[in-house]
Amino acid sequence: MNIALIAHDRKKETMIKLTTAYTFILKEHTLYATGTTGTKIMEATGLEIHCFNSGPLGGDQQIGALISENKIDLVIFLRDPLSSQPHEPDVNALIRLCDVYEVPLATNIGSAEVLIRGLSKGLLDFRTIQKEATLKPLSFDN
Ligand SMILES: O=C(CO)COP(=O)(O)O
Repeated sequence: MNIALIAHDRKKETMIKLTTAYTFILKEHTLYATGTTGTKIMEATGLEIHCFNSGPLGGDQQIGALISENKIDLVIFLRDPLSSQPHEPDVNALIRLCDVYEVPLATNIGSAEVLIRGLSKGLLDFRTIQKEATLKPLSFDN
């Protein structure tokens, strides 16, 4: 699975805790991240991560581009709900693309843990079926 990891500044410590606790699962997958988040996770866990630009410098859009190519299977985006971001439009665009392409998205530690545990149990394998369904043209018959 291809997994994108993103955390706003006040959520980076939470992301480090999450990825440290679940390194044993995440190491089996291909990881992508925005610049600062990815660098910090790599330093803390030793996980191999493909890092894009920092979020405010276009990193969210780079991950969004991968989503639009159906190349991302899961997004963990620990957002800071209490501060506004200078690149809020990019953040919203990324979240919107997850909905457009039916990509499982966790925006807080609670849902992130459920999804990561689901990964280890093969529960996200249904993505294959989902992708096929999404690719089917809409029917106007009914
Ligand atoms: O701002 C971000 C996501 O919107 C995260 O970017 P960094 O990982 O570069 O801090």
